[in-house]
Amino acid sequence: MEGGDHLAHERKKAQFDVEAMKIVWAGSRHAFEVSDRISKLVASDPAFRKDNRPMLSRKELFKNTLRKAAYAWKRIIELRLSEEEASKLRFYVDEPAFTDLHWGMFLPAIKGQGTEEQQQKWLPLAYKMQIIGCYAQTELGHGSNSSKWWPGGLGKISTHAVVYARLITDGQDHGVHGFIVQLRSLDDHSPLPGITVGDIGMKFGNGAYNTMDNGVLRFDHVRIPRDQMLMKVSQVSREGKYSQSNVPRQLVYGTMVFVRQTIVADASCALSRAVCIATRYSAVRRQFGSQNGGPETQVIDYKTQQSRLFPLLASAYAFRFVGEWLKWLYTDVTQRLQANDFSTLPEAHACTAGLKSLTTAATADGIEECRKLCGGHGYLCSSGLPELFAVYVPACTYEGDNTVLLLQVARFLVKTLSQLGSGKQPVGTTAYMGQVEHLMQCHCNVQKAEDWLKPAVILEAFEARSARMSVACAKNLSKFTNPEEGFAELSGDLVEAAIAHCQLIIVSKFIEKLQQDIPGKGVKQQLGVLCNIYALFLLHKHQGDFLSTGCITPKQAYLANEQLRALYSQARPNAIALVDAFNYTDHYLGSILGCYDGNVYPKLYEAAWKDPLNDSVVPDGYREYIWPMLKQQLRTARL
Ligand SMILES: CC/C=C\C/C=C\C/C=C\C/C=C\C/C=C\C/C=C\CC/C=C/C(=O)SCCNC(=O)CCNC(=O)[C@H](O)C(C)(C)COP(=O)(O)OP(=O)(O)OC[C@H]1O[C@@H](n2cnc3c(N)ncnc32)[C@H](O)[C@@H]1OP(=O)(O)O
Ligand SMILES: Cc1cc2nc3c(=O)[nH]c(=O)nc-3n(C[C@H](O)[C@H](O)[C@H](O)COP(=O)(O)OP(=O)(O)OC[C@H]3O[C@@H](n4cnc5c(N)ncnc54)[C@H](O)[C@@H]3O)c2cc1C
Repeated sequence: MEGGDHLAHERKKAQFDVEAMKIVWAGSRHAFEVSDRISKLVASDPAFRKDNRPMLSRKELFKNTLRKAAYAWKRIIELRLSEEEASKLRFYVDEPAFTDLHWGMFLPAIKGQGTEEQQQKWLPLAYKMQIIGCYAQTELGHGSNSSKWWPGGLGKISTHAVVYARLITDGQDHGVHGFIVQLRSLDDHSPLPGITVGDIGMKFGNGAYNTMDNGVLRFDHVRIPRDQMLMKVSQVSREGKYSQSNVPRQLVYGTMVFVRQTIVADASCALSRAVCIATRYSAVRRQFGSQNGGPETQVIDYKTQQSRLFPLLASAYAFRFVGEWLKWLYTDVTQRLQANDFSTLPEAHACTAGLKSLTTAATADGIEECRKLCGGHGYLCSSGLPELFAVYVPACTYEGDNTVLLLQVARFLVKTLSQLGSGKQPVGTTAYMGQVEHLMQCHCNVQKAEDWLKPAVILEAFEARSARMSVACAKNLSKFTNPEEGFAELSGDLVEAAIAHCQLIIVSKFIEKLQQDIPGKGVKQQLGVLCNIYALFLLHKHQGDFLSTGCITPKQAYLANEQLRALYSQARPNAIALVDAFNYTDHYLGSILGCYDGNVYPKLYEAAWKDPLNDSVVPDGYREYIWPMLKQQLRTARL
């Protein structure tokens, strides 16, 4: 079959209104319209071509990124795009660049930690891109006194940085503070006196994150003007006197709360992209299972394929909704901070840290699983999956190593439990800890497989598991005379308790989403199926936790798995429509296996001939190396 829509028969199977689901995925009709318009704008502009990335040398790749960034900025100005539209445009250009750090961290750091006066001075310059900034926190070695190492945009492009460094006045160390530092001349881009700066070198994968100039930075007697210390949280007077505003010191780390929240939203984009590719290809690919000479089985019909693919599809939706909620939480905490209410900052920190950890780990693993789900072709760069994996996998490390972040969550949980004794009622995502007595002894009320479809049953099982794991950690910790020693010794268990808590958050936010009014034929039902797949898949995967804490019985674990299989069958006819609802253009997907029309094989065949290696029939190097070898063997054979 040539041309046409090879997936049309699959699209006809859908039992819900795909257009309505697109709105749910986007978050609102307005968000959908912006995203749809901008994605098409980028896809239709040859200047944003990206299929040649894996073939380019680092220098060519980097120059190409600079060209695209400058062209994108020109289009943003010409088309008078709003901030929302401009950020969508950068998203659909789909190439990590110094602009990510400028808009994503440099500007937010000044907004969050600069005084009104500092904001008035620096933000207009940054908004007009008259200065370009990065975020320099991480060090090559340990402590805030060696060389900065890793900051994106630092290596070759940034003119300024927000640098985190120790503040010492009158011989007293006041800890880490943020400073705006000019790095390069605005005339000829050379480093200013005392500053050594450069790129840290090639990173994992061809193309991929190598479009970014992650950098190294050293200072030698560099003077930072006093008014370039970000002074919302603490100040130094002209006389060198240090003082602190009436706000928590933790606000110095506020930019991380913001960025981790965006990383959760991004996880759903990266995972849904991989899942879209793997789902479409699984419907196109036929392998074995032919009966009476009929067509072979579509691999998507194998239960094993479904049990690997559909939980990832469900996870993409789950991460989308928890990301939406996290954005709300961040907005809420920001408004409270402006009114001097700091009470929800620890929860916002724990939620963003924990969910960043969970969603990036699952997404990185999920992309790799999608590659395997596509068989051999998944390993080709033209599948889009190798580059997506290489770009995505550092998300498990940047903005805080995932294990380090889970330990932050664990500290928060232990603290929450310890405060129960003093009568402090937990709120928000830890409110369930208020029912800890009930959760420690409740029994799961599942007698038949369908009982697992009740949201209250699922929630109670997840709450009980999380509460019991945290309480067990707290009890074990209390046996240590030195709490820090105990925390270090039990850190493995603490990480598992933190994971259980964060999984509960994701499941509960999906269930809450379903309690809203969701228009569109069959849309809510499909989301219900996905929500149950997500929850029961987690329960099946972590059944050791649920069983060992006595939250469920072996029989109930068996019933959960039985229900999960039934849910896969319900999702099957809707699979293609559920990934169509992401509304990704073929340009954004960047994958032959995932193309909308499913016409995979002719495109793969054509693409192979475009590889530079096929420019000539006899490759470069043949005459030099292979021909003499063949001749030699011929001579030996004749002897
Ligand atoms: C084919 C595809 C092609 C293209 C694809 C295109 C796009 C790519 C696709 C997807 C990309 C995805 C997302 C992109 C979005 C953005 C990312 C872009 C680039 C990455 C940029 C990366 C930047 C960085 O990494 S910046 C460096 C970040 N560093 C860290 O996070 C370090 C981790 N460590 C910590 O967080 C530590 O806590 C600390 C901040 C260093 C402090 O440590 P310290 O030991 O001093 O203190 P404690 O940890 O004990 O904490 C003390 C106290 O403070 C509370 N606390 C800690 N942190 C916070 C906080 N952030 N907010 C509030 N409170 C905080 C802590 O709980 C303690 O409280 P208590 O005293 O009450 O216990
Ligand atoms: C692509 C990329 C982009 C980046 N961009 C930026 C940027 O723009 N700006 C910036 O400032 N930084 C940036 N970073 C740096 C990033 O934030 C750090 O790499 C990250 O915070 C992890 O710190 P680390 O590298 O020091 O790892 P380490 O802390 O050395 O971690 C090494 C190992 O030790 C473990 N470990 C560490 N501490 C503990 C602990 N307390 N308990 C138990 N285990 C522990 C970790 O789990 C990990 O397995 C970037 C990194 C990457 C990869």
